[in-house]
Amino acid sequence: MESISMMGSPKNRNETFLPNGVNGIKDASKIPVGIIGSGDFSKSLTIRLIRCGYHVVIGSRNPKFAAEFFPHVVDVTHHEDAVAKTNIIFLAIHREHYASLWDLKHLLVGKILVDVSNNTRVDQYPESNAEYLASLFPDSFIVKGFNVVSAWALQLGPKDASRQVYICSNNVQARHQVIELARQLNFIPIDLGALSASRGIENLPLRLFTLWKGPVVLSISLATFFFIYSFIRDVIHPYVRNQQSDFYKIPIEIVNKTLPVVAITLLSLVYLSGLLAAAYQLYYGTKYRRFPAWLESWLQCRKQLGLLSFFFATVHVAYSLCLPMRRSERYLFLNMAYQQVHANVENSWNEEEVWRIEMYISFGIMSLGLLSLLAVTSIPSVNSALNWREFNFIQSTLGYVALLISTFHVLIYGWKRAFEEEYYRFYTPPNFVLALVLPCIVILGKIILFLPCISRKLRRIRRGWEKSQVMEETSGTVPHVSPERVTVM
Ligand SMILES: NC(=O)C1=CN([C@@H]2O[C@H](COP(=O)(O)OP(=O)(O)OC[C@H]3O[C@@H](n4cnc5c(N)ncnc54)[C@H](OP(=O)(O)O)[C@@H]3O)[C@@H](O)[C@H]2O)C=CC1
Ligand SMILES: [Cu+2]
Repeated sequence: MESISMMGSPKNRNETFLPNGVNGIKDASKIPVGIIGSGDFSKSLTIRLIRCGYHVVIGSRNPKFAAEFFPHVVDVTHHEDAVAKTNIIFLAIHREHYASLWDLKHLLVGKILVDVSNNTRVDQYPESNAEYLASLFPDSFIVKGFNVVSAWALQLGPKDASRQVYICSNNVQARHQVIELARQLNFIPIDLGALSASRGIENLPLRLFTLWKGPVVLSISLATFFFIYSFIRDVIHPYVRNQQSDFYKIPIEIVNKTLPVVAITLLSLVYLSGLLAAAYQLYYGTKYRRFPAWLESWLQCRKQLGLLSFFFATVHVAYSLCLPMRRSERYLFLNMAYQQVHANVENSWNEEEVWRIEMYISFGIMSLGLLSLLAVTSIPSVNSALNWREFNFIQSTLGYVALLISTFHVLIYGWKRAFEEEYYRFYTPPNFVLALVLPCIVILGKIILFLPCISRKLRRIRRGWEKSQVMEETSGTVPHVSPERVTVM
């Protein structure tokens, strides 16, 4: 067979795959690694392998042409030659082309074939690509892995790119060899056991913000609803009633009325799920009973809800800070000053109003400060530096304090307007009430959980003291973690 750049055959071929050994790869420099295919993934993997001291043998349909794209130290050769020279072989080709390797079947006996392929849709085929490969080559050791890293990430190097790779295989030794190889390439291998896990591994890269979808859709729906509501109330209503044109309010005022309501509603929802979980445990007297699916998914996306709430609160603060910069504000201010002069009023100081706004701003800043703290501690590197009690204190206790302060912020702002201005009386409910009622329900719920008799019972349940009695009642149910142990934000 023709070979463009020969590195020579491995001297110790048996060192590469030791079917009876469990020690894995000891000396990378002695091991040639094969790659079938010369596309993007193959090129990037080759660079990573060379950097880590491996010999790489590329198997291509057209080695002469492919050799141009690889460093000269790489052995670019025909499929048969590459397979003969190596014992660990990455298949960097698409699933549709696996069958084209059928003629190499006899050469692949006893070799490790690493399936790195991905699909374009979740559960695209009845069986996973790795299982399909195993059915084609039953005498080879099929290992699934490396599909979650992109060619781009492979080239970037371990510092800049994501490092986890999921690996599974029915053959324990083959799996351990590939796990060791992944480690040598500076990845963090995660052993997922048998090849049946490959379907899940193949679906992983196709996930698109799974945990974010619900919270994002909810935020957009809430924002749309409150925006339309505020638009009708503050722009359309005055226009219809008094022919007053307030359309200038749309870009800033109306948006800025929508943002805080969404922020506080989302923050309330973060804690409402925990309260419902506690109520569920109290009702059934156990933590060893699965939550209903909707509650489980709600608990899982608390972090996303919290971060979205933080986002809306931050944008609300930026908008609020910019309110005095507007031209409209300047004209309104001048008009007011003129009217005051006209009415011969020397001092318009209103002590009550001054206090109201000072408190309103102060509560707003404090709640943003606390929300920032919650957001920062939800970053994995910060979060892992805290022990469970510290994390719980920040996410739960300080989180409730943030909710309480934000509620005061809304209350101080909205109360006066809601009951003083004439048309507010008729149109107040949705946004003011929702921004207030939901947080109040959550805070009240937390206070109820603090009542000695209830908190004692909940503590007993969560420590599993009521386990034996409950296990009898709920035989067959799966133990479940306490909702307090799920990240809050
Ligand atoms: N690109 C990426 O970021 C990632 C890719 N993957 C997976 O890696 C695999 C390769 O992807 P990628 O490198 O992007 O794909 P490319 O299309 O860039 O390369 C595929 C290679 O397959 C070979 N090939 C093409 N047609 C046939 C055929 N009919 N028979 C045999 N071999 C053929 C070719 O090599 P030659 O001409 O030398 O024979 C070609 O270079 C895929 O399964 C993909 O899902 C996984 C994770 C990330
Ligand atoms: Cu505000």
